[in-house]
Amino acid sequence: MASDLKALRDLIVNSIDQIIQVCEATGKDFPKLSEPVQFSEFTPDGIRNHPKVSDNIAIAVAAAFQLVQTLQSPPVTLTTSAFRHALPISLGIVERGNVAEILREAGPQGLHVKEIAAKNNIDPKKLARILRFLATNHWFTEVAPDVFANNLLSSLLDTGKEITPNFRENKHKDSPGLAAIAGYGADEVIRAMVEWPDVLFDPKTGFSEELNETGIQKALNINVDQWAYYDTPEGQYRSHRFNAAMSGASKLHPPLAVLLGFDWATVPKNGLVVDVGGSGGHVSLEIAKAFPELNFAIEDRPVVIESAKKNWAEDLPSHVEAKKVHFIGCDFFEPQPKLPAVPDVFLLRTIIHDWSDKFAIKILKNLRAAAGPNTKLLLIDSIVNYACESESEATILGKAAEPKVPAPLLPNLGGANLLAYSVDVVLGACLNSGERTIDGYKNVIEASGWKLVEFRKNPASKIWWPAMICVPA
Ligand SMILES: C[S@@+](CC[C@H](N)C(=O)[O-])C[C@H]1O[C@@H](n2cnc3c(N)ncnc32)[C@H](O)[C@@H]1O
Repeated sequence: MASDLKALRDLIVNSIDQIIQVCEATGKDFPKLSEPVQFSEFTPDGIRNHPKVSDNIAIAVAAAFQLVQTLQSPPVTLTTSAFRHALPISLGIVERGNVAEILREAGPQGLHVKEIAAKNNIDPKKLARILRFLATNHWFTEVAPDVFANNLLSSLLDTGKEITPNFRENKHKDSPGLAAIAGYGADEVIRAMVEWPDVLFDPKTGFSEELNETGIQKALNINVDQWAYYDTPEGQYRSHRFNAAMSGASKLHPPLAVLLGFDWATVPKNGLVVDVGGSGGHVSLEIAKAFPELNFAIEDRPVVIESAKKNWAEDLPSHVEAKKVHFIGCDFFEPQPKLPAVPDVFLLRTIIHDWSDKFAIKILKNLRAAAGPNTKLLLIDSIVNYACESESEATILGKAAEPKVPAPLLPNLGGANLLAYSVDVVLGACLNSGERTIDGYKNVIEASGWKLVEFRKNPASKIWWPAMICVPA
């Protein structure tokens, strides 16, 4: 009787007990939902980055999510799911209304909604409803009727900046990038998602792999693809916000992941790492700080590469002055530009998932043509696991040698792993691309003249951004 309920309950109890044991053994408290975030949480010392804690979080969250789906009345789940868009839209409204910044000074006693609304010109009655809906989802706390304070989650929306008259234009520049993710999700992403069903059911576009036949064209009334749109004067605000969101995305996975995803110490002294589609150069910056003897080339679209120059000049001027970093505006659909040396590593973090197979293969073939016999290709991207057992995951991803995900959880950890699957669908709507299964990755890697030789799991995460190491085939 009720065996699934008992199993889910036991998984939750056991994993929470293990997390508490680590807290006790390390003397670290677990962050409270009621208190604003401490950014030290995103360092290797953050309690969630302890490997045992991270593993048990995955089990507890997967079990808790499955428990909700099991226990709650199915029509209630259906209707709540059908209206789920209320969440990103509400987050977008409070992000645009700078509510987290407004609440920063107020601290735990919070501010009455009328005082918040006086600062952002939103109807206080409507704002109260939005904030109450968010507080019910554990974003913000309603500390007294109509009085709201920041909590752990809402504090992520605080850029930490003062609200100035032209705040909106500059809000996301040099920010932690998390408010930018909320703004991006509530704007071009959700607009494209809304249009996607029409694009999918239209026989002219439903099977397209092209970037200019997606939901985003209909949503923003543009003919060009998302990247070209970001380069236009109208696209500037969204472009800056997107770039900030990309650096914010680094906080989604444990720190040092890029350092642990590859043996950087094996790259010869003064070797060259080419960060393809490196955006603001934030990923290579992390590597350069840990391995200062390496040289870097950061490649991106010419408009974007300017932000990388600025970031490096501020963050690691010694490398810039020593000419150990090169900033190259280019198009990765063209042959590789002249590089200072034969690359030791081509690094592509969250690039291949932006492109459907035909484009991904073109990018990787261009890199293959510029590779030397010892060049490594390092792909860092989510791998979406099948929601069932799979032979290729058992062998290529080494799952056969690992402890099995306990029943009755899904083998892909279900609710604990929704982020990768959500990004997959978003990419479909915006770019006609998506995350891949390991079989999907193997296909594009092999079709472009590379060979997958090592798959490396993120040591502090069962689920997020593994590394695929490839060599010339
Ligand atoms: C999802 S972002 C990834 C950024 C970075 N690698 C990271 O992990 O944060 C994709 C990057 O690809 C760049 N990109 C898109 N099309 C490109 C092209 N044709 N040539 C070069 N870079 C391009 C974008 O400007 C953007 O910076």
